[in-house]
Amino acid sequence: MHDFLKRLPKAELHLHIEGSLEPELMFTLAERNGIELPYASVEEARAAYDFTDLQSFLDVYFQGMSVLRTAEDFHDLAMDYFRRASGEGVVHVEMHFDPQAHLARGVGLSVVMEGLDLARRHAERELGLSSALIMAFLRDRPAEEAMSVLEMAAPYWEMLDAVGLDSAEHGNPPARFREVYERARRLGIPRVAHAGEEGPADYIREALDLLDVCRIDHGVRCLEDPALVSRLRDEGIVLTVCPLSNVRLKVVERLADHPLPRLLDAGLKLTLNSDDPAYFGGGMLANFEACHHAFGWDEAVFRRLAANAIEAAFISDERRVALRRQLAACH
Ligand SMILES: Nc1ncnc2[nH]cnc12
Ligand SMILES: [Zn+2]
Repeated sequence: MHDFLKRLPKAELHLHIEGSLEPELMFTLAERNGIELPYASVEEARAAYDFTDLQSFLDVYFQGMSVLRTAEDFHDLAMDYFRRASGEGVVHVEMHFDPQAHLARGVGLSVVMEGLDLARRHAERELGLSSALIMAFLRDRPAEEAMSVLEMAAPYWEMLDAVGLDSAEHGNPPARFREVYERARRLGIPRVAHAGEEGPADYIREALDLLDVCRIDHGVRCLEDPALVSRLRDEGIVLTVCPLSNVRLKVVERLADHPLPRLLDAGLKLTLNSDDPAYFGGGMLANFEACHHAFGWDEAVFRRLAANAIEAAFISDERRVALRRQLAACH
């Protein structure tokens, strides 16, 4: 099964590029930029990745990204991930990035965009890996700030495949971002949002009704609302589920308790993703393998999940046809 899961052409729809920063690169960039880290070694950093909930992770995640200062840093960050992902059979990556977290440290949007754009081209050329860019708003910051970031991004609107909503979910309902998402809609930018990770099923409903999203990131708590589950199924809304993330952030205690099998039985369109692979114990292949061990899924299930991701990806018709062919040829 390991070889099959590795060969399977996997499209990753839910990845925070800042969450792909491995401790080794964190130390390299800290040295390059003369930044002091709160860890004495790579091992000490890894040992600190012991989270009790989403907020305890976010504190470490925002601290880690402090080493990212230049366009070269963002390029190196993304290329480091793209190489690793490509080695695991990932053929397409949709990366969220958090401009507000960088702006707050005095790192401009142009720095982030230049570095990530360069890495995307480099990966396309060197690895044959396609990618998409999702500009995320921090939901625990004011909606006015998100709106000003969206306006600031005007020179880059054409480069954005979607906008997203992430960070601390509790007490930060999607409704607060209605106007920002309406602005993105009028600009013709597709929309996704994290909802129902730690927050209630109602947030998923709000994201659909008020933010007009085409995908829900996480969404695992939808099971608490059977009417919502029916709606997600009938409307074919894709959930980008992140199994190892949910375990590490204590959304579930053990993977064996994860609602994935029930979500699948409910007929929902699911995809498997890594979220923040450097912090949660592995990338796409580790997530696929963990699901095989926890749920005993066969090749047909993984093939269906991989197909869902290809169908829901922000890619050209031509690229989608090529990836469908790659999947059909994979045995
Ligand atoms: N799992 C997650 N949930 C919300 N915000 C995030 N930012 C990075 N990872 C996240
Ligand atoms: Zn996420």
